Amino acid sequence: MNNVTNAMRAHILTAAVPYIKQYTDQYVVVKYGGNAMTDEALKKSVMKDLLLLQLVGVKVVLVHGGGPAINSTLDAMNIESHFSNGLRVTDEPTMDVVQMVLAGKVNKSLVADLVDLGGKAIGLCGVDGNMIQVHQQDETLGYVGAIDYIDTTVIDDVISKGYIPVISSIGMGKDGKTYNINADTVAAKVAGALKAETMVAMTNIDGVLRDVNDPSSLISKITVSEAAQLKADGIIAGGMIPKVDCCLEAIEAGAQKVFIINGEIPHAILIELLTDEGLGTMFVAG
Ligand SMILES: Nc1ncnc2c1ncn2[C@@H]1O[C@H](COP(=O)(O)OP(=O)(O)O)[C@@H](O)[C@H]1O
Ligand SMILES: CC(=O)N[C@@H](CCC(=O)OP(=O)(O)O)C(=O)O
Repeated sequence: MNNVTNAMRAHILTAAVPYIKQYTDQYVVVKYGGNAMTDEALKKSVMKDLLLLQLVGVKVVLVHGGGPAINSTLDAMNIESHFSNGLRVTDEPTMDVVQMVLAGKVNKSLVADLVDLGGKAIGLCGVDGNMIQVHQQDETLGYVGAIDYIDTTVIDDVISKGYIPVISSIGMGKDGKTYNINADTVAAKVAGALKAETMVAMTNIDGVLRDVNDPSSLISKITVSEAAQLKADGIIAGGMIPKVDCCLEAIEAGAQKVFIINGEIPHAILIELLTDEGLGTMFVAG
């Protein structure tokens, strides 16, 4: 960056103004998790980007996962991990670990990064303020919650006081128990409930690829009906299926734009939102 002059810096800032105007006072829900969250330096860089978005007036809502961190803690405690269709089979001891890792370790480390960078952030999970209300999804999955309702009151309260809400994917059951929820699902439901301008799902691949082994085959824009066809053709497969489903759900629930981007690319979110360069896959209605 040494050869960037001050005039160039000023030009870069002013070039972002039309994009900033588009997002000012709008909700942008960011899902961060999976393997894109395991690199500490990258995590700090992503938090810095979110802080910048907040400073230019975006109502940033961070929803996080932490599947890899849960897996390693379960391993260390000699508790086996089991998944069914991408969802963690969550018995009582596993739920204790999920809550400890997501609402404790991961949530607080994201909040600490934001605070350390000079930002204001508050860590929450769906239990706080009865924000994410769930019922048991399926008996065979144990404590996995299906979302009935998102109460956005706490999110708005926190934002109105100048904080970024940092939300972990744990829900509250009517039975007084807490439940584990896939973090992509939470992000989509939160984006829908807020009628967010944008949801950004950060993962460790560039977006939806026509050929998963060919990074140059990125599909930059997908409508809801095209996504259904790509799934039927088997092009969208594996872990990408639930992710795309969540993106479509967010669109159908009222989010204007939804992106899957590669969180491993430095400043991916700023490039996607504040420049004319589209990095990942954008989902639109239609
Ligand atoms: N068409 C596709 N385009 C991109 N990724 C795909 C596609 N089909 C399957 N995948 C797989 O989906 C994975 C992303 O899902 P996942 O690993 O569950 O993400 P995360 O850990 O971020 O939640 C990719 O790493 C890739 O292996
Ligand atoms: C029910 C269910 O599977 N919950 C997830 C919650 C965390 C998550 O979704 O984390 P990533 O976004 O990092 O994958 C789990 O236990 O792994």
